Amino acid sequence: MSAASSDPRDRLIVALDLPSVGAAESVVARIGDAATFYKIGYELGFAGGLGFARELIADGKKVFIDFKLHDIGNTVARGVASLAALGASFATVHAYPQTMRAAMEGKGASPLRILAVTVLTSYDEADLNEAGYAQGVDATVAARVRQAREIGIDGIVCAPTDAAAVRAALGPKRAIVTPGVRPQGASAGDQKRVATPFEAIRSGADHLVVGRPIVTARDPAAAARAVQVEIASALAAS
Ligand SMILES: O=c1ccn([C@@H]2O[C@H](COP(=O)(O)O)[C@@H](O)[C@H]2O)c(=O)[nH]1
Repeated sequence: MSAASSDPRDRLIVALDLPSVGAAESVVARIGDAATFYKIGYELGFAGGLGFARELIADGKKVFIDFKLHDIGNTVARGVASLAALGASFATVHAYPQTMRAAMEGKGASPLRILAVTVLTSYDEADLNEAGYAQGVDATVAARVRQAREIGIDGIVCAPTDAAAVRAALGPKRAIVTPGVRPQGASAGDQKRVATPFEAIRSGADHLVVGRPIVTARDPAAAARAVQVEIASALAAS
């Protein structure tokens, strides 16, 4: 396990996949103190979400910018430098060696941590084959983690079902962040490689990303707390 906080609230990252800053402000207000860490992706990011990220950071929250960058090295490095200046805690790139190197260069001495996305949690073997990758999910994840580690990446994004193998390959210090997390009984939606919060933490994940099960819940604060209860019991069992 990396040096992640033992406070279950810091282990949960709520994905603000919402259409407007107003909608995000409302969900964050309803969650209140039940979350400390938020993720902003395409939907909110392209609807004014980077300004909202600044507000969250000014309010003492941590922010993960999940744009999964993949471009020529110069563009990635400069984009990452802007995210570092924003004050983001985490940012994602796809786990291609040139892209990962550029991102690590772009963040400079800032505390921004670069996470490499291995194989998306909405992909199974058939999806990977359709995209032209002959080797399966496990082999692709393993190859990308090996390269990410050699490059010195700060952390990995992977499915919770991959977390144990990734932890073994990555070592104890670097972060593992898992989306595709579903409390018992929650709809998987388009996610294909999923596990519960308890299973994800027990498998070696440091941070869990949970979106729809929290932001669409009737009581988002209660949904966030329920995930944290599972995180706490998994940490206690570790
Ligand atoms: O492999 C990946 C990488 C990123 N994500 C992101 O996480 C959240 C998950 O949201 P849910 O509503 O809990 O499914 C979403 O923002 C994705 O863009 C991922 O799911 N898988």
